[in-house]
Amino acid sequence: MKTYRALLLSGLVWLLLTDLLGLLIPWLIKEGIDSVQMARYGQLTTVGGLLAGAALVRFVTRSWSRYPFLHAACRLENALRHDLLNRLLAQNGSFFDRFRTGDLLSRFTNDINNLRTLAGFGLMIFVNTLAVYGMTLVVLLRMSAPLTLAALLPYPLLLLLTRYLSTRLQTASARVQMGLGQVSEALEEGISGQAVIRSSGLQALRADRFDGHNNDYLDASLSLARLRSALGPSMALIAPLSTMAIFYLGGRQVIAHRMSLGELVAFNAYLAQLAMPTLMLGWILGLVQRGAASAERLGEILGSSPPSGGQPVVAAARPPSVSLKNLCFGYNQKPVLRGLSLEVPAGSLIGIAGPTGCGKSTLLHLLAGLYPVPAGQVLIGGQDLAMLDGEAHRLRVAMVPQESRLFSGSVGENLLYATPGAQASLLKRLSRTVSLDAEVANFSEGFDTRVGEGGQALSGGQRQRVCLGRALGRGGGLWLLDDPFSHLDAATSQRIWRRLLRLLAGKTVFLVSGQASLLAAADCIAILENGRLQECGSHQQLLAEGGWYARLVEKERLQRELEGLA
Ligand SMILES: Nc1ncnc2c1ncn2[C@@H]1O[C@H](COP(=O)(O)OP(=O)(O)OP(=O)(O)O)[C@@H](O)[C@H]1O
Repeated sequence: MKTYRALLLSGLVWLLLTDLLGLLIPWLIKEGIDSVQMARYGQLTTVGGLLAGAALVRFVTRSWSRYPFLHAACRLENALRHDLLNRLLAQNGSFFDRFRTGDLLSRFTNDINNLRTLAGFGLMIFVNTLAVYGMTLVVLLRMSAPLTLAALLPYPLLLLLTRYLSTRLQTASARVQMGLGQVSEALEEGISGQAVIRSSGLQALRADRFDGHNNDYLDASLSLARLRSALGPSMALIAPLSTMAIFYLGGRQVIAHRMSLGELVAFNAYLAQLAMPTLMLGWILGLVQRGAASAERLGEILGSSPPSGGQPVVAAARPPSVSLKNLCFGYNQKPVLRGLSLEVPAGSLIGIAGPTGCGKSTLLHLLAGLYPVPAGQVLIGGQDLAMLDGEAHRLRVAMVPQESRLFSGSVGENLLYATPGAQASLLKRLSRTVSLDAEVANFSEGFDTRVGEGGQALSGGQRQRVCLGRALGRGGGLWLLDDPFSHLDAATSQRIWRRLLRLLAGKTVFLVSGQASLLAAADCIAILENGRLQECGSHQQLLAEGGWYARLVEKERLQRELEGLA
């Protein structure tokens, strides 16, 4: 908030002016009543005019005092979102393994919202309360110290009551937030998984589960509503105690002519000005607690040190060599790669295969710098990956992940996602390379066809080829292809792979695939099993060894023969 101090200062000036004008109004009421009692018609008109003028000016200054506070809070919210996203994107994979997506999203919405309310409305009300209390108390004490003390006696009670209610309000609203989170999560899962739910006849089960969350949310909302309903009337319960004291003590003074009737009414009006800020103070205390909890949750992300810095990448433009030295890695203490050693010369093509779950994707994720690697176990271009500047390293990596993730937008936008503003000729070239041109020509809006949420308007194979094209558009010296043809038929895979081989000649390429016909082109094929290197060699060498790879080749041959017979 320090960044916005000039803005806040201007808000403070207008706020103080508003509060000063607020002091004028009860005094004008007193003058009005005194004029009535003394039958001074002229003065009555002046007082009426002044009251109207003060109310008008106060309306203007009040609006001007609010905007700077709310403006600063909106800017804070905007800056927090920006910082939060940047910090998130700089994190490595283990960070994302720790947090659920729903939890991260709620930090972007609820927690930032809480901080914005505290920093904007909360700060304004807090400053206003201090100012109103300070100014009004001075006036009240000057009018009559004993009457002030008597009238203020119930106020600590009001503060305690609102404080008590707002603590319970806070717990209740946390329950509501949690309930809302569960309802949203169930809803999101129900909508995105609707095809699975309907095709498996799980509607009734899902509806039951949803009703459970929905009813919990209703319970939480009702208890919050009950508390909110009690907060306002608690004011009505205590305020009359003050009025009673004023009428009893002040009334006697008026009867004894030690105070005018106008002064008594003005006194009451000044006191009434304290009621709202007192009520708000209890609310602010709750807001501060909620804001502090949110700040802590945001701090977990903003304060977590992203893996930045490190040594600069040497000769980033050149395809690097890759050297794995007894690489060991696991998730949550569960080992996946167990002492993997491999030498991949710069500019060579290495095929990776092996049974499911043996650690192929994990290896590519490590090479892409998505997870921190142990020092000295992965050398890229002769440099220790653990010591490298992660951002600079990722710039030379072109990765096609196993899961084809598209972003909202058109086919063309997705193909050029990494190269915005590129020429239309690049778009055509990319789509031709990944054999997407004929299908795009058949789309009603060509490259402008929307891909839908996550790319659901495209087939699995089309999504995969858009991802491949996206990586090609971006380029890089180190290529990490994680089963990029798994949704394509053998002939299409071969056609695209042959084109890619020409384009990627001289680059360092890792290809994970379960198709021996694609792996055969590799300079070296590594077969992993249970996180260890089981076989390693060229196509011919591994065939001669008669191991896992040879069986894969044989299986494919038989499959082709059967297809031929069919
Ligand atoms: N983020 C993660 N958190 C915890 N465990 C994980 C995570 N990612 C992968 N694993 C586990 O690590 C092991 C290796 O997974 P990986 O995805 O690397 O295998 P893979 O060889 O690529 O498998 P597939 O051929 O089925 O794609 C598996 O047992 C998997 O359950």
